[in-house]
Amino acid sequence: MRDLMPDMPNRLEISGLAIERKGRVLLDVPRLSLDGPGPTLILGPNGAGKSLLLRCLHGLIQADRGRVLQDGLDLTADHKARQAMVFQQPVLLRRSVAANLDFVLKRKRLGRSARKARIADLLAEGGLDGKARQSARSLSGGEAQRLAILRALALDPETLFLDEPTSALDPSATQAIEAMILRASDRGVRIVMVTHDVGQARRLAADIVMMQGGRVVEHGAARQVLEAPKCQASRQYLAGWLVT
Ligand SMILES: Nc1ncnc2c1ncn2[C@@H]1O[C@H](COP(=O)(O)OP(=O)(O)OP(=O)(O)O)[C@@H](O)[C@H]1O
Repeated sequence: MRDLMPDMPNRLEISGLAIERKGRVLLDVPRLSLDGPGPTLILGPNGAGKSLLLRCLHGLIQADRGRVLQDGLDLTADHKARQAMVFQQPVLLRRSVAANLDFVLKRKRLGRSARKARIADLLAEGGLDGKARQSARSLSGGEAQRLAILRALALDPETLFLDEPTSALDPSATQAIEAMILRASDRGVRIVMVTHDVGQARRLAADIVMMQGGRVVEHGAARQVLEAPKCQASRQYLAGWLVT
């Protein structure tokens, strides 16, 4: 569990958010405020609505009702440009590792030498030094996910959303990615991350959002949710029951 740091700006809020399909409630979140320091981990069983919530927060999907606010304002294109997202399956271009990073940096209108320096820094940050010229498609799963995170970080996001970024990775690859996430968090990037892994939540989270059946059943400081969960669904999930 992460110690709490002083409050940081960049407050994400949800108000009255709802998504329904064919009469079934997929997401129903009356209120949620992510404003504390340190990573927020979203936990819950399959189909709980974790990815939908993440996509709504990033403005990738529009809910049927409700609002997503950043610092009190409805999410704008400008806000979204200061966010980045990493998916379970890394999305990479059929180019070299360096070219994948360069592609993003060109969007930031950096000159050639500034881009080169930034690419070197990013490769060092992700432990991919020496792989600059290698085809991104030939990377291992862990390396590919590290590159996907570096591409997201190259955008200098204020908020980084991660949807189960380590679920297909072994413990050592997971450890490398968790270290990158914690370093980004320590630099002030707001981290909002979906996971199934209670151990990962224990290692990373400052606060935990527990979801079930499209609803947030509990949100609180990681220590409180993990050690003294208030609701039965959280208790069962954290105890390893097969919650559906
Ligand atoms: N576009 C859609 N149309 C209809 N149903 C959808 C759509 N997107 C998601 N759902 C449904 O909404 C529910 C929540 O999906 P979501 O992907 O958010 O769950 P999750 O908690 O991320 O699950 P998992 O851990 O399996 O990834 C699921 O039952 C899913 O089938």
